[in-house]
Amino acid sequence: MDQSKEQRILNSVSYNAVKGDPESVINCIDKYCSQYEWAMNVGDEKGTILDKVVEEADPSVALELGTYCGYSAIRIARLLKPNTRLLTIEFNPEFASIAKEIIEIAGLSEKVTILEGHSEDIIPQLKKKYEVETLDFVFLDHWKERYAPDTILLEECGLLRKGSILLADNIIYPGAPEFIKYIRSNKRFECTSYPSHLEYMKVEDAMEKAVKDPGAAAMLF
Ligand SMILES: Cn1ncc2cc([C@H](O)c3cccc(CNC(=O)c4cc(-c5ccc(F)cc5)cc(O)c4O)c3)ccc21
Ligand SMILES: [Mg+2]
Repeated sequence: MDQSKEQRILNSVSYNAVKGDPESVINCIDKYCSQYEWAMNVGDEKGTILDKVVEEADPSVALELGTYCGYSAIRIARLLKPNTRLLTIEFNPEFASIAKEIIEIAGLSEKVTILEGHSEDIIPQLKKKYEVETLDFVFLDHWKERYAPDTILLEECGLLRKGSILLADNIIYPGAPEFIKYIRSNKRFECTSYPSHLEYMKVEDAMEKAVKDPGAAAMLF
């Protein structure tokens, strides 16, 4: 049977990347998806925004919704300090398996845990089953219509604290209008838009950062 695009991306990484070098895995995926087959990785332009927000958050526990091939998991995990971790939720078993191998090639398997399932099923398990107290950083990049309900679910499960930072991909293209409406009208969040471009394309896109109760966090220090 023909290989999937995601399997071809893994083949390219396995053949071309330097084992244990996250930067070389990132560059290999970006090169492959720019030159051969477009794929929905966050990409290097929006990836640089992701890097800056992760460095600002300096998370002990980070969550990603939508692992896909593991590209953004590697971008996040490569910036994490020792004894800190990234949990990433993926419902598609083929994506999860490919991401696991690509994250292994990057040498980041110790820092990244792929949780297989739907976000709405896994999020309520994070505290008890995955020993999460609160989340310092959340990257939303799964189904766009799940951004708002899953943000509400994270709140309901008591997983967000004062100063928790959310970052959402694809605010313009494909777009996440319900999320934008919800988060920008919610007084508990301070929102910032970061204009950019769709991965590997000249199409406009943007990322949205939302910090929970920033003032309160600031007052603590
Ligand atoms: C519930 N749950 N829990 C875990 C979980 C995990 C997944 C999968 O990882 C998954 C599968 C398919 C689609 C997505 C969302 N991503 C996108 O749809 C997207 C599209 C484009 C784009 C842009 C231009 C085009 F022409 C076509 C697609 C550019 C982008 O950056 C994207 O992120 C995510 C899904 C639901 C999940
Ligand atoms: Mg995306």
